[in-house]
Amino acid sequence: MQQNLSNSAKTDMQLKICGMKYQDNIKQVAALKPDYLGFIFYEKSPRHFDGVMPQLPEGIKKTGVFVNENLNTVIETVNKFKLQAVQLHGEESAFYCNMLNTSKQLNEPVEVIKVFSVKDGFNFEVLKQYENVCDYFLFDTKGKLPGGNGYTFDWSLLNNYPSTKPYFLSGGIGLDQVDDIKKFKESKAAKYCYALDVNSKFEIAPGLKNIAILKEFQNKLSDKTMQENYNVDDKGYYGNFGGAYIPEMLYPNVEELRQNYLKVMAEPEFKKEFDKLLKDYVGRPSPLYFAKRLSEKYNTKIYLKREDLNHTGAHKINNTIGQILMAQRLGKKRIIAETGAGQHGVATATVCALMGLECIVYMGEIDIARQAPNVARMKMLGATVIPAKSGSRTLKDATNEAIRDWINNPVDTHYIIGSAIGPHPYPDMVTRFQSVISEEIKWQLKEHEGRENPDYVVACIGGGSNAAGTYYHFLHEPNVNIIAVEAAGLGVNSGESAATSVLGKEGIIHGCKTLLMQTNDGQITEPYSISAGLDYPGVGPMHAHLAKTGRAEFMSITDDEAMKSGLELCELEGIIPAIESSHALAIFKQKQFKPNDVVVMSLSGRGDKDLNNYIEYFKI
Ligand SMILES: O=C(O)c1ccccc1NCC(=O)[C@H](O)[C@H](O)COP(=O)(O)O
Repeated sequence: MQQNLSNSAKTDMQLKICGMKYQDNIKQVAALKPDYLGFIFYEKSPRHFDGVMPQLPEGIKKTGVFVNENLNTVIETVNKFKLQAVQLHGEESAFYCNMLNTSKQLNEPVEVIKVFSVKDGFNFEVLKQYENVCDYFLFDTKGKLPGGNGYTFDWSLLNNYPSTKPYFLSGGIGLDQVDDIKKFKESKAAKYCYALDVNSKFEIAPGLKNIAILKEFQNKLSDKTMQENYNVDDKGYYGNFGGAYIPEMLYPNVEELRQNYLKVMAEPEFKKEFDKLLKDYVGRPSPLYFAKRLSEKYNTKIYLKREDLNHTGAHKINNTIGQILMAQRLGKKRIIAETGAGQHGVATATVCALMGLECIVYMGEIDIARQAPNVARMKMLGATVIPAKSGSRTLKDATNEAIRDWINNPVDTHYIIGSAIGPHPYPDMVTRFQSVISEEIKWQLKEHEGRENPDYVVACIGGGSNAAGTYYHFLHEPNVNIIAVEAAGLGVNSGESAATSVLGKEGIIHGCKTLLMQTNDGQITEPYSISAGLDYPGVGPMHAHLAKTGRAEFMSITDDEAMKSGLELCELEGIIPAIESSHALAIFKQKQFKPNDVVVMSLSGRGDKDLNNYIEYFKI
């Protein structure tokens, strides 16, 4: 069986255009750079291919479509046309697929795509025998003909898809389906959807494709259109914010990552490994818990997304699992990280231990003192913790030290940034790894409330990685209100605060343009918060954009308000939250919600690391 890299950067699902017949038309369609082009080797089809195969651009996989064909004929055809994939559209058995897969007569290995026709329902049991003998499944609509019928089936049936094998979605897909595809992409069913397969809906005549409509389809599905203006653009900007403001010496490292991250993330093997570790190692999905007593107190419906229950006690591990797999794919042997509260440092040390890689964590001296248990954890996990002794000796200074290290060790080192900050592609990469949070919220809320979208999503923001992951799948849902909760420290105007959206101006920090607390002559102002994880003078560029455009409502919570709300959660729900998360909880004292509002809040971390702070604060 084969392994695949995405050819198309235009959509996050691959595209197969099937039923090609005519030389010139094939060349025009190939110029659109789909990932697969399909040729029907079934004589009864009006799209039957019997012409001359033109030279195709690199990266497009020529796919032969067969219906109950003699195996030797299939192999001869593959060799003759140098096909890279075979799509079996009849009643071919698992034994047949295996024979093809393992055939010594093939000049080159081929991907095997086994098709299943779906009508009103589908018995997924049938897939089991094919699991190990083909590379992909393809779900098409059952019709009069073996394929190319032009009808869609009920895609929600795939919500019950029991496998992790990537599949092609097919049957009647055309321009009219773009909105449905966008909705589908947000659903549980889409998790293993690897590619879209299109055919008759783009035809002028059987086998002759309409280039203009295909182009329109590609454009409408492209990431940029899908994600309008709240996601990153090609150059790494969210509106005015983002980019990659880096010293020349860092350019090769950042560029290597930029060129590879989307490709690697689209690899089925990568997705599979990532999902497996999230499930078996991290313990995902994290529960979406209806907080009954808290809801009663504030007379609204409050759900807590329990990231605190992840292995290592916070959301940070979602990203470090993703980045360690990325580092491995890029051949890196040494890992560096910065940490504030210590959660990201622990999550990084954990995945380095898991993968047997060297780990160096930079941490501000002040944070080392206030987060002693996490420092001990990192050391037990085999990491070297290096104190950052400059500036305020907190997160920003630790980040400076880590960047310095990376400049000095460009070849073998990967820098795992723990928040949605840094030069492009970090904010986007971290956000994508953390987006598992909102992906799960969608289907979990559907189970609880019968709808995928809450009225509000709420998260605390330092750099903003738990927030970015919590918002991601709701950014373009106009009915979902987004609330971002910042640390006001001793009060927004006290001079001891980290409320960046109020106090920040456009500036550059750690490689990106964002909202930044700074003096009039551009010197970074020292932030302050009782919570080490929110004690950062900037905010991720996505959040700066959400603040500037008004898409998110920013609220500021003081130390005192946060601490009291943290204690309240202990008393009402038996959950000790991290002080970071306590900031988000405190909004219920400031903002009135309606009784029927569904408010989903990210409980980003557990409070064990903060016990001493709670003890001292409340003299427990
Ligand atoms: O297209 C055909 O004529 C055909 C005939 C026999 C077997 C398969 C065939 N097409 C296979 C495909 O890959 C189609 O893209 C798939 O069935 C979806 O077609 P459509 O419903 O027209 O989008």
